[in-house]
Amino acid sequence: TKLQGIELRRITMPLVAPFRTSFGTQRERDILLLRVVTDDAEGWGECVAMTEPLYSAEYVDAAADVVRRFLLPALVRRQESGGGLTANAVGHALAPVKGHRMAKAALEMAVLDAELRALGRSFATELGAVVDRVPSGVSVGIHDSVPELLDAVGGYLDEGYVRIKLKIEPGWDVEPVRAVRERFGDDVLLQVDANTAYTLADARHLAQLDPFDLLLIEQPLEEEDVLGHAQLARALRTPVCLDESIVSAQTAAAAITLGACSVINIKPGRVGGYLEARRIHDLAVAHGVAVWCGGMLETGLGRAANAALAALPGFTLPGDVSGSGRFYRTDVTEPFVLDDGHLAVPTGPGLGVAPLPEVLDELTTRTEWLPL
Ligand SMILES: CSCC[C@@H](NC(=O)CCC(=O)O)C(=O)O
Ligand SMILES: [Mg+2]
Repeated sequence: TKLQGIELRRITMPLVAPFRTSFGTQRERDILLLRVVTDDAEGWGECVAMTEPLYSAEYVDAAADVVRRFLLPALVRRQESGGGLTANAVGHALAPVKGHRMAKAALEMAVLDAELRALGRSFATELGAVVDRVPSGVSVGIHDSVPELLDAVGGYLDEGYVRIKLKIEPGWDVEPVRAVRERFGDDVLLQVDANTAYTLADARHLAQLDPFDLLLIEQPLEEEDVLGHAQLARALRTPVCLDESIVSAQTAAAAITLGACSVINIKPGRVGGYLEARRIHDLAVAHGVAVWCGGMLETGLGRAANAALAALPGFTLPGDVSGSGRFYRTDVTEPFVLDDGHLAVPTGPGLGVAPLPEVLDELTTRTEWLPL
């Protein structure tokens, strides 16, 4: 299919409540959306990069810049050399550009959406979904006090979330976990996410989490410390899960081989797209490593694609694929709503969802049309 042009659209979405992690507190999301227009259809991509480079090196202004100055010209060159622009081709065309995986993922997602809409095929079918609904876990931020945390957790359990993930950091880890176990019991599926806040020197401290039967501890050490995670994994009973460290199938293979993780949080934006995400899924399944779908506070666009990915057979742990209402009062698409602790996997062509025009226009802070 021939690409006619791409719209870069920035939207600002207020969060229903501040979301605090070990690297900061978010009160709103400044999101870059890409709308790809081809001869046959249009497709939407969502870039998960945040305003500041605090989760990883990417940030939304840089993503918009790299799309404009490097990724789009690469697609133009590919198109002019006669290469058809399928989503599979996008990854190859963009490979010479180093890094910027979240920007690349958004572009591939938009091309894939357009391609699949033209084919009348859903993301779920394309990726290999085996179920039509996926269990919803929820990520709970750091709170000012344990009582406030317990209220939040109680509310999410009442809503039907099947798994609780607590953000932790030094000074907010063992006590909140103990309090949740004491209040809600041992049967609640419970895990923690440190977002790289600890060092290997904290190993003995983190071993204090072992008695609480956590599903996993997510990314305790810094992104590049794969060997440190392997050493830490030998010191803990709680399974180590990696998030920030896993940026590709190649790094996933290395982390698994080195024993740095026994579970992987797959985020399509972090790894460069849904096709690479599926490669990591396939690799993990081959090694007997469980995977689950992580979240980056996506709108209903990214949420739709994540639900499709989470429906693949290796996604055996509940993901951070929450309802739209976990973060947003008004989603840019029809809201995703929990039904008995699960989200329905969209079945329509492509993403199966699209922005609601009036909502999109209300949330838009900037729009820019780049012709090819
Ligand atoms: C602002 S925190 C974004 C990254 C974080 N994501 C979540 O905690 C889940 C957020 C969501 O449900 O979208 C993670 O490290 O896993
Ligand atoms: Mg994480």
